[in-house]
Amino acid sequence: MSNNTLNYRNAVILAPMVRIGTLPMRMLSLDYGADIVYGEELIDHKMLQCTRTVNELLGTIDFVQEDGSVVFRTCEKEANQVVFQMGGMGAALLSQPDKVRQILTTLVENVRKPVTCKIRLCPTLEETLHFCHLVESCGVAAVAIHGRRKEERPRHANHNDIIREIAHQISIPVIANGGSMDISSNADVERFRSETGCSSVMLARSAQWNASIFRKDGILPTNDVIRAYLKYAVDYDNTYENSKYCIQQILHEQLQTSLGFSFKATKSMADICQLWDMEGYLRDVTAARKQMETSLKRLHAASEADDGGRKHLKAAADDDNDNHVQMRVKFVRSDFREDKLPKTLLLEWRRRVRQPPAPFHTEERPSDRQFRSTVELDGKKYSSSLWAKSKKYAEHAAAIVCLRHLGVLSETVSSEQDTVESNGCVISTESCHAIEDV
Ligand SMILES: Cc1cc2nc3c(=O)[nH]c(=O)nc-3n(C[C@H](O)[C@H](O)[C@H](O)COP(=O)(O)O)c2cc1C
Repeated sequence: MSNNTLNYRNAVILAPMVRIGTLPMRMLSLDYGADIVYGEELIDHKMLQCTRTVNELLGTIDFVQEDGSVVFRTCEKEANQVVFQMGGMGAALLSQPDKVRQILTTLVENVRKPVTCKIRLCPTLEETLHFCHLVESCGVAAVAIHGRRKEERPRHANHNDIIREIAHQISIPVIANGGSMDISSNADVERFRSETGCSSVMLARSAQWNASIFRKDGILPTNDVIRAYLKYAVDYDNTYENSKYCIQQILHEQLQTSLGFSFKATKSMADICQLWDMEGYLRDVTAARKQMETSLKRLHAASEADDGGRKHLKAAADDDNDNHVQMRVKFVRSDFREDKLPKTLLLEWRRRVRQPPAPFHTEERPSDRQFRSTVELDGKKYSSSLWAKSKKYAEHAAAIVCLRHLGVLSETVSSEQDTVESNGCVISTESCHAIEDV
């Protein structure tokens, strides 16, 4: 299932792969040029045991089991390109067409996102065609075909001719899959596309070994790919075990080299990062995350424990209009670091959620040449009810109101705001001190 904006024609796609298709690999593949990325296959009842959680620290949405393990982690950046795969283990469903019809029809009728289906070949072309017509009749948006039969192994030749015939005969997009053994360059991807007669192709192993296969400008050395992968693994706090597994696949031909042996001996993310000179990056991200965790805890504690205080803030807010949030806030310069001024924090936040800078409007009071600013964000206006001595100070005060409002109300805001908050709340400890009602 995926977002409505997904287009399954003319796409190069990261295939679903257990353990490989976690967030860092998906992000990396998108960076290199993949149009669509599938997550690893997950089983429906496992998802049903999960709680959807906004992870403010990482800027992600997590589906978390009772024991705290994250089953699926996603983020705003991949929202329009990620596909969530629910699996039925192996190719078992190929011989149960009635069940397939039931599952697909139920999904298509009840899910607002387009539903796609990935299959292997049936024993004969006719049976495969029959199956594909059934899938098509259920209203799915596309069918991905791995051109091997159930009993055929990955080293066996892929039946590109059968995929071609099916793509010719059915009208929904057919996504060709199974070509990795012959794919090690962008030209090979194009050849696979033309041999199968499909406008879209899906890559598993060739992307697992080197995700830069998605690059139009040529494949990158594995060490570059590993560094880029590690960056995402650190950014999204991917587990050491999963990161090690993925890097092991990238290294596969180099596992018997001295680098490979050192890699196998690693026991932590820090060990892995050290091998690729990324220990400084890991240290910086960990420190920033700790700082942010403290900030978030303060914000939450302030809003939970001091509910009275919050009421006071709300009352103090001259908020006669739902779309205009006002607080008695004064910008105190000495409370902020030079590189973490309120306007900068707000700008960084907007950047992280891929939104344009929020516009400020400033008025001047002629009687005493004092200033008051309003910042507009997502249809809401934020301003201080106090006048300031300069335009800049007035803008910082408005930015503080905005940050304060979003931060303090983080646990009660709508899901849309949750997403914004989850993706960019970088409020330093300093700014939290300073965001005070005066
Ligand atoms: C490590 C690994 C994990 C896989 N996990 C899944 C999966 O979760 N769901 C699925 O439909 N296929 C899975 N597959 C199969 C691939 O999606 C793909 O159909 C197969 O590898 C053939 O494509 P290729 O030649 O590009 O590798 C997996 C393959 C590999 C190598």
